[in-house]
Amino acid sequence: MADGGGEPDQLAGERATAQFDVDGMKVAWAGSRHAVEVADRMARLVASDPVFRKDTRTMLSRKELFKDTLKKAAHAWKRIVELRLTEEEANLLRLYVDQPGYVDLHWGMFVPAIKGQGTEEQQKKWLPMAYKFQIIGCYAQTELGHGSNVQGLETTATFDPSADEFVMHSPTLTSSKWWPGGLGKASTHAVVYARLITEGKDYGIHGFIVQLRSLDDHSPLPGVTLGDIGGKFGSGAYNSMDNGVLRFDHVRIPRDQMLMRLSQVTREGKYVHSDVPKQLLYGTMVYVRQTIVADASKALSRAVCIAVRYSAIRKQFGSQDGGPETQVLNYKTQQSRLFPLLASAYAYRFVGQWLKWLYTDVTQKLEAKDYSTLPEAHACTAGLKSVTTSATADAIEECRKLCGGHGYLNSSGLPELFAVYVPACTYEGDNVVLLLQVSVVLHLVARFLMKTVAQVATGKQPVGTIAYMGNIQHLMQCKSAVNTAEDWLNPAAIKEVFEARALRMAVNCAQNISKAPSQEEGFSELSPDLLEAAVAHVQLIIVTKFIEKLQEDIPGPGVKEQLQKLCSIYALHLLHKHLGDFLSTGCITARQGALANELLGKLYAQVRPNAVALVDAFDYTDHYLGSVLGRYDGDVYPALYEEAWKDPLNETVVPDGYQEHLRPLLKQQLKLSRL
Ligand SMILES: CCCCCCCCCCCCCCCCCCCCCCC/C=C/C(=O)SCCNC(=O)CCNC(=O)[C@H](O)C(C)(C)COP(=O)(O)OP(=O)(O)OC[C@H]1O[C@@H](n2cnc3c(N)ncnc32)[C@H](O)[C@@H]1OP(=O)(O)O
Ligand SMILES: Cc1cc2nc3c(=O)[nH]c(=O)nc-3n(C[C@H](O)[C@H](O)[C@H](O)COP(=O)(O)OP(=O)(O)OC[C@H]3O[C@@H](n4cnc5c(N)ncnc54)[C@H](O)[C@@H]3O)c2cc1C
Repeated sequence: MADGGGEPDQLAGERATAQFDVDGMKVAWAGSRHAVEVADRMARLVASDPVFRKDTRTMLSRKELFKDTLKKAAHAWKRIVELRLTEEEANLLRLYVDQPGYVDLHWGMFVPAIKGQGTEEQQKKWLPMAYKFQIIGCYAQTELGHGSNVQGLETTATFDPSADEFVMHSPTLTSSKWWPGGLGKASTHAVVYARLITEGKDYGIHGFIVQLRSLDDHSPLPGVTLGDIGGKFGSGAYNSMDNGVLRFDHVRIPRDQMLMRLSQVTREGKYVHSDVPKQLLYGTMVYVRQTIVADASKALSRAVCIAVRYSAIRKQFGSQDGGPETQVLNYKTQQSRLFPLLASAYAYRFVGQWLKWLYTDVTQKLEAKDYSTLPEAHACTAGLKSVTTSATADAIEECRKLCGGHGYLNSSGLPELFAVYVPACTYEGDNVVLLLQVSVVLHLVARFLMKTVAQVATGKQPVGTIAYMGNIQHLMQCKSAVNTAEDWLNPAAIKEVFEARALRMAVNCAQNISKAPSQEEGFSELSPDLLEAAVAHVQLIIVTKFIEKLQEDIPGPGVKEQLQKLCSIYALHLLHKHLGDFLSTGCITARQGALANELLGKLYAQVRPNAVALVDAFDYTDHYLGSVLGRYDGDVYPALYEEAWKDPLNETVVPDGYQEHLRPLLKQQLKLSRL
């Protein structure tokens, strides 16, 4: 029992009210019983190892933090080798270590870039070294002057046939590579994206493997300038990563270090393009965007877990005759802010699992030289990355507010989680730039469908996640049949209005663009509307994938029922939030919107007794959560109190600086008061 009103048993009481099997929900969340077991084992392995402690991380200086990251990475690798961990286990171990570091770019981008863009021969040469960490690689694409606009990169790779070499050069300040993680201090090699110039002609952006540092003493090679780009947002957080700057002064590399799967330069300097689509140059980004969607549910579920548990512990107001105050989780406002985020965590989890499947499917097709699904993979990864990361960043901040003042303390874990997460809205493609990519696809399909609407039944039908657009005749005119609040529980009713809203918004944009003097001008003028149409389309994908998940066999008493409620909450809170879209496109009436809101209130009340168990199903250790507010035992107040004393400021009772700055001030005031 905690002092002063903290009630750890409160969470036990909350767990007792759950109306479903938590173990079954853990399986639904993780994907399989095996996945629960492996995740649990890796989480405990990390939590029990003192090297992986992170409780003082936000108090470390940048240099200490970076060294701590190097130590953790080396130790993690040692454990992976000693224990002969599988790839699945190693990935989970990395997740639970929970510290961004150069290894992410090495495994997450350098290796995939070589796999995706290197020839078999190149893969045979470079991958074994990378797999054993004999070399450390990063992904050097972004420059000081250009990030989003990849075609605008300035670094040059000029072929010199006399030496059979490329000359890598940074011709301007703005061509300095700027941002690549792991580049600043750790990497020995990089996949560098540069303009290929041969026989006096610029062939655009291509990838090159470039050694940057000596493998003997780690010093930069001649002609290579390297450094870290400086401290970043927040304490701890992404400062563990050495995002770097790189400049080349006529650095020579052998011709065979150009990644040559997509195109080649011959010994004589001839440029040859293979039959592989040039967009595969962007393949590594597609791969990482897909992992970022899966990561959104991890970050969001952590924040929600902290906020739900703490809201069950925290009490304010409502005391009758000296009795206990009300748990803040019982306030309807708290529920209406928190439960949609809980539902979103589950929604992103399932759409992330689906996207992983889609990516694997596309990769298999690419290997068989079937490139037909590449545009779908690009649009889905870009759109889902954008929508899930933006919503997650906002949600983490909302969870901080939901935890009141204590949420602002580093010991709540939320400030660092926000700071480490928020760049996901920018890296791997700025979220607006990525949504514009989705809107191009939607616009083209909508335009095509408008033209061919008469013969749509016989014409070429859209497939994949835009298949619904083929149902244009129905979706442009349908009216929702919802008549009672409970009618909104029907997934078909939800799907119909989400499809109609997305299609009508895309068609409205296409119609308005067609009125502009040119398509380009129209596209530019209407880009804010196009973004909203893209968001509507992506939200439809998430809702649809959640509904499809519920059609699967989901074992465990009460598990499916809880997920059905969460699915309804996810969809209906979006409907409520974007009511303007649904009303202005005529998909629903104001009354139907009010009914949706009425049902939401009822669903929140039904989720309330299950809330703590629903976050327990994420199966996070206290180590991974890293939050005194989100502790499993709910013993929040003693932990908060204890944590405060660990702050370096409390190392002395009288602070450093007292003699120089406080004492003279206080003495001076004393003199003044005596006057
Ligand atoms: C301490 C730790 C201890 C632990 C130790 C443990 C040990 C090891 C254990 C294992 C660990 C594993 C860890 C793995 C972790 C992985 C996670 C990775 C972490 C991620 C960190 C992120 C870091 C960030 C990296 C970056 O940011 S990299 C840079 C990203 N940059 C961008 O995204 C740029 C965005 N811009 C663009 O993509 C393009 O410029 C554009 C798409 C906007 C425009 O393209 P373009 O100029 O070419 O023009 P178009 O619009 O006309 O496009 C032309 C056509 O191409 C199509 N297209 C465009 N893009 C794609 C694509 N990607 N795929 C397919 N097709 C594409 C367009 O649609 C056009 O087509 P059309 O011609 O038919 O219309
Ligand atoms: C933490 C972190 C890690 C990173 N790691 C790496 C890495 O490992 N390797 C690497 O190569 N890069 C890395 N990056 C760089 C990252 O990929 C780029 O910052 C990102 O792609 C955005 O590009 P930008 O910085 O040029 O933004 P800009 O494009 O300059 O964006 C600025 C603003 O302009 C808007 N904008 C831009 N273009 C358009 C348009 N066409 N229409 C409308 N609005 C537009 C954007 O929405 C944004 O609001 C990292 C970045 C961060 C923050």
